[in-house]
Amino acid sequence: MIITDVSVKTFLTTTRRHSDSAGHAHPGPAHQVQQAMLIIRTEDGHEGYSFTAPEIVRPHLIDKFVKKVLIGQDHRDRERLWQDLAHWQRGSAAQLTDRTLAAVDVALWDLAGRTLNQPVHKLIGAYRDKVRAYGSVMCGDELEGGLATPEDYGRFAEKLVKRGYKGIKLHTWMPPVSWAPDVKMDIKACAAVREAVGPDIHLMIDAFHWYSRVDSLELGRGLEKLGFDWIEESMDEQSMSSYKWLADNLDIPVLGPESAAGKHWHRAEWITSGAVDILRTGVNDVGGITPALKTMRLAESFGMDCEVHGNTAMNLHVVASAKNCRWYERGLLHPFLEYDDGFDYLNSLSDPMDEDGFVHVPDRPGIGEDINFDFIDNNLVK
Ligand SMILES: O=C(O)[C@H](O)[C@@H](O)[C@@H](O)C(=O)NO
Ligand SMILES: [Mg+2]
Repeated sequence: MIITDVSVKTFLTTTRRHSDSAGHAHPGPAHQVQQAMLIIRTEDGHEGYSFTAPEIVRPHLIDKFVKKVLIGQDHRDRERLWQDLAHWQRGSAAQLTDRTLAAVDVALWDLAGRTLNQPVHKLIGAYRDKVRAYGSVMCGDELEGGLATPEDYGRFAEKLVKRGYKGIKLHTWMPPVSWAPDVKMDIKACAAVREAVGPDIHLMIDAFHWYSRVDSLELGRGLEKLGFDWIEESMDEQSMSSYKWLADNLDIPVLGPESAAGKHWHRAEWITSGAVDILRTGVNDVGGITPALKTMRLAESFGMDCEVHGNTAMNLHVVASAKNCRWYERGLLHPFLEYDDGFDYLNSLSDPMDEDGFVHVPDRPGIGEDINFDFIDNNLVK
């Protein structure tokens, strides 16, 4: 049970996803990028794994913080190990981020599951083994036949409904798109999608993250006429009072925070301040499965749903072990990309979706990523 080693394998993987200057993903030509696999090993040879960007588990962080907290410790003591690592953040000169805590915590949950031959949601205490997915669409673009017009969004939404999705979330146009942001265009895209899919498909928006209060109000009021389920991250989440103002002035539920720092502690403040109607968490956003579960239970105590940000199995296990969550966010999707093609370093999808729009939690031990270890070893970055 004692952790004896923490290591990282950095490898090359091929993707058609490209980040724009604001960090949003868009389709493009296939290119190679570096990915990292964190490995936590115990004295009896068991290993747990997680995947993240190489800089999140760079040697400085592994040597100065992660190894100091983990080596020699019982891997089952996830709560104490998470608390110890979180306490190192304050003195880390902002180098030890929630993303690194998440990578470590996910690998520890994977290690526990692999050791006990159980999937993580069963270790946590599962609520379900499958959950409805909403298709989370990429931000708009200026690609011919991509997501360049409201009609493009409408056509893509029709395809997603045919694939089985019963919910669709639009990320609308944002800079560096030349004319974005534009509330009226956002509403036109949402109206085109509602027209295309009819009244029974659940729709949500994740808008330009820096609209003003007045722009957000105009957008929210437009969505109320279209029967949307929620409005998400339409303003800078550093201004909690702006969300309180928006939630007070809108009928459509306000969901968040996604990107605000502060883990479950800060999300408690968002609830008690009345800034949101639906809470949000995410394994990478709050520092792991351990704090994401705390956020789910926090929301439940206030009679709230808590929707989980992001795809892959680590988030799926959080969704599967809570009643107060309606969706799994499957994406990001685009007409030019085939999401079901998965990743070259995984043998199969971690979030397979059936034709009724249900994603089934992997019943493989641990997090359940179907890792192609040979691919990783054959594509190591020297
Ligand atoms: O802001 C982004 O990069 C994307 O919107 C991404 O975080 C997306 O996954 C999201 O916000 N989902 O809710
Ligand atoms: Mg979002």
